[in-house]
Amino acid sequence: MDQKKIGSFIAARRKENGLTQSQLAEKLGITDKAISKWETGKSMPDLSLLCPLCDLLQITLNELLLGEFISDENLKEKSNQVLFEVVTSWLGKDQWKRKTEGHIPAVLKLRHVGKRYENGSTSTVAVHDVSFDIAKGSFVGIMGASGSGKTTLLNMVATIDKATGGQIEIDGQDISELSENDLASFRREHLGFVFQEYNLLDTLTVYENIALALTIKRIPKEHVKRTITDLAEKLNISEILYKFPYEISGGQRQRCACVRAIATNPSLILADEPTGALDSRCAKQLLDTFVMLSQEYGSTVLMVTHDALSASYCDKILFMQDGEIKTSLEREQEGKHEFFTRILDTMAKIAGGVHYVS
Ligand SMILES: Nc1ncnc2c1ncn2[C@@H]1O[C@H](COP(=O)(O)OP(=O)(O)OP(=O)(O)O)[C@@H](O)[C@H]1O
Repeated sequence: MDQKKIGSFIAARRKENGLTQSQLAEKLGITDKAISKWETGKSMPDLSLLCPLCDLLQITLNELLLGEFISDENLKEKSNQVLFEVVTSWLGKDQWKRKTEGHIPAVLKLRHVGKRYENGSTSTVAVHDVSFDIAKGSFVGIMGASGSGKTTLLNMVATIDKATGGQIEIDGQDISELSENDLASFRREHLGFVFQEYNLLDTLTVYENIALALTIKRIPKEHVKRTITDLAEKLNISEILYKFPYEISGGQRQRCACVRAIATNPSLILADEPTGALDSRCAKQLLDTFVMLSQEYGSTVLMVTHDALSASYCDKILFMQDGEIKTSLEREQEGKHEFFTRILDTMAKIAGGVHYVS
């Protein structure tokens, strides 16, 4: 990305739209100095400002990042080039470290798992003959078009829904053998949930919400405080621990829910479209958190996502189609952007040459 070229393009488009630096700054709610820095190529607009800036300058995001207009005949080639560069810079430093140690035990084992819904005379096979293992410390994504069975599969692993065939083992326990009562405590002991609805209790502060999860597990008070302080610092929510959920942003709530999910040190963290409600900066923070948790804490994360960019943070992706695992991709010793490209290619192949979007 050529920052100087982008800067000159911003300046030219601003003038063509009859705006002074101050007027543009005011519309974006930032300082004149920031605009001046962009236009001289000294800095780039924050991600959250890119779209409003494009609206004001009447250009597309691709044109902004390329620093020039894109003609119709160049649209495909140039758009891909821009996308690649943006994704590379957006993803930042590659944090992935290949796990080379010997045998890593499986936290989750699925064997020939199936789910059939019966509604009167209609019968739907949502999941069919799915088998895989997930090793401790991995971050695995499940992708697939709408209706391919991702949520059904995740809900069965989450013990929210029951499989109609096959076997699911978490931490060596076959979950079909557990009674309803046992399931509730099994969930508390072994699983952490990061779903789009944050489920934080509004009458408790963030600290109390997290502490509650630990208290239910009868963890000593001194340990509760240390755990929360430590994790809050790692997930950048120390400043808001004593606020109520309605006083903080969606991204902060999501990170609080994440701390709550992991504070109990679950064997398996289950995430269903966790970045769906987040802006790109918060989404990146949450995904970086999952990477850190799996690499530094040995947490195991299973995440359903539609989004190839989110998936590029994972170690492995399982692609579902019509209730089955169609194929899988493992991350090699490669950067996120290369993995991202391979994910896009696989998605396109599965969709018969057409990329599906969320
Ligand atoms: N409770 C239910 N009763 C009957 N059919 C269901 C039920 N839940 C899901 N299905 C069907 O099972 C199939 C898989 O649905 P599922 O929600 O798991 O897909 P998905 O990949 O998560 O989709 P999306 O990405 O849109 O959330 C679909 O055909 C869906 O209509």
